[in-house]
Amino acid sequence: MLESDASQPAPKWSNLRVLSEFARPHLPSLLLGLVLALCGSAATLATPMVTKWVLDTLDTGASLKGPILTLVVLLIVGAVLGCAQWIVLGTAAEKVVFDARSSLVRRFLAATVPSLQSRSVGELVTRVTSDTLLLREAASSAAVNILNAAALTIGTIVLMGVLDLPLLGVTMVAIVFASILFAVLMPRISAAEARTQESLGQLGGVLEGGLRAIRTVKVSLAEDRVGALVTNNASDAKKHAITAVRVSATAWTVAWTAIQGSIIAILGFGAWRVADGEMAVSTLIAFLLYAFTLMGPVSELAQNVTSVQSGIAAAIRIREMQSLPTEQYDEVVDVVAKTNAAAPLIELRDVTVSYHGSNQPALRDVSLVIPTRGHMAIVGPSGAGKTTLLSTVLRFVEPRSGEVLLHGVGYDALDHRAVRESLAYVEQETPVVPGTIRENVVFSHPDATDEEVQAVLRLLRLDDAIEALPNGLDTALTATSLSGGQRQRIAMARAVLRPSALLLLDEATAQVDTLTEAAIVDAINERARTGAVVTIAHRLSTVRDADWIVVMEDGRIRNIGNHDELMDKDDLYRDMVVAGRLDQGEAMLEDC
Ligand SMILES: Nc1ncnc2c1ncn2[C@@H]1O[C@H](COP(=O)(O)OP(=O)(O)OP(=O)(O)O)[C@@H](O)[C@H]1O
Repeated sequence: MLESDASQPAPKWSNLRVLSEFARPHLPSLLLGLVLALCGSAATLATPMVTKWVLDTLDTGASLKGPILTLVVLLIVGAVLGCAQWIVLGTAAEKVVFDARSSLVRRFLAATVPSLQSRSVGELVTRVTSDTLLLREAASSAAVNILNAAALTIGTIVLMGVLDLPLLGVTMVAIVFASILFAVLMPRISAAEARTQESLGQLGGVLEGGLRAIRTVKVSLAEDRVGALVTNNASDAKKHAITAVRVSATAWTVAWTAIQGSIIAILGFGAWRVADGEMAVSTLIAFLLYAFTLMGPVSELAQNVTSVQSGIAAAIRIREMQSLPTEQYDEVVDVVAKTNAAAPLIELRDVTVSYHGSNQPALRDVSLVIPTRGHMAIVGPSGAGKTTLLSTVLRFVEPRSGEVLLHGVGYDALDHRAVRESLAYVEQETPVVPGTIRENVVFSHPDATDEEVQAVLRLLRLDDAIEALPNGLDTALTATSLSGGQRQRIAMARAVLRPSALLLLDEATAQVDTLTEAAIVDAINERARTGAVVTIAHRLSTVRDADWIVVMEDGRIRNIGNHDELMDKDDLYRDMVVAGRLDQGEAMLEDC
């Protein structure tokens, strides 16, 4: 990774278009900011001329009231315009960041599951929190500042020329020198900053993974190794940031010294011309004021060019995320109107599924009917395609060929939400969402009544344990405050509470406490009486009473039948049961 980072080129100016797309919605504010900035610059440009007017008035002995008053007006106007510009552009900058963040979050939540799973969560988070910050100035005030600084530089040079051409010649030497220096060094600075940002993204990914698996990390005595991986990225970020600091420090020091040197040269050469009577003192003073003024726009140009270059790199990374493929949410589909009541709940017809980058299909020509009522258990060795089958029904993955139908309507004719309206799902990891126990349980059905919640908690035998908590259902729930079994039962309660035609359950493991096992079996049986339940089963207790057991192997369905039928006719099933792969209890084997 280090090597690829090191070879990463500086962001290309041709990608400015990507950055400008973030600025486009805020064009009116940016134009207002530009007008305010240009008016402020006009006030700045007028000030040395008015100062010369004050000095010339001193020579003539006329009243100083007019020029002094003009200076004060210029000061106030300049301050008001500067403040207004700051507010207008600052507001636009924050809006750019907000727009980018909210569009990224929307995109992530709408993206397909495989496209998200192919990236680390930490990297995705870094894009939202950190990269968007780099857009702040780059996609808002930078363009205005560059235009304004260019106008101020040109205006200052013109007025310097009006005052004294030979002195302008001396100044131009310093300006050209500083410009060449920045043109050479700026791309190196922004390339280093882009690499810093890349390393931060990688750091986020590694740190997130390490913290997520903190128990495994500790038990594996891997704190130092994980720490080293994270700090390698941090050190990489530091290395690139230090390069940026060193190059910046050198560029600025040399440029400032050149400009200061030119001021000394202007002073010396100007004083000589004043002594020769070729120039008035007031002209020299006005010229010097312009020379000092020039420092502002020159440094502004350099700073904003750097910020635009970092912004381009961030904009490209953000655009890449914004082009993640999304699920289909746009069509409003009336499933009921399309439904064929006689059709099965779900039907797979010759479905083949392949994962990106894998040449072996995970499902091969699978045909299966899931009726509207009853319990279907799916069993098979690891890698047989059980999870892929569930993912296909849930529409997390799309078949390469074949068709999936809901009540006789092809998935292609339905949007993803319309499909999932009919489904409830308990995933293997049984995740806890942020919030209280109540929020976790009603997550899949926010309109559930208290009675419904209590009933489902009783069914999953969670009622007593939750009642014993100080705040009952309103106790904040964190992953660590729950036992594994309770977590599984909460996830099950969440799915059972949701009114759905089909409950899909990916059983975590065969190892679960007896209370959880009994509660889950009861919940499955209860639901199977009125609706459809499909489980990926690892426990004989789940499988044995299923109405249909689907035996999968190598992406195909080998056999379908009940427990007794399969014990008779399917070697693989019998082997799985006899070898205890569907359970650990010897007692269970003897039972069957
Ligand atoms: N995201 C993925 N990318 C590439 N290949 C995958 C992906 N997920 C699964 N596979 C492959 O697809 C095949 C079927 O995997 P699947 O997870 O569906 O099997 P499974 O029967 O659920 O296995 P297990 O019981 O171990 O969970 C396997 O060969 C697996 O390596």
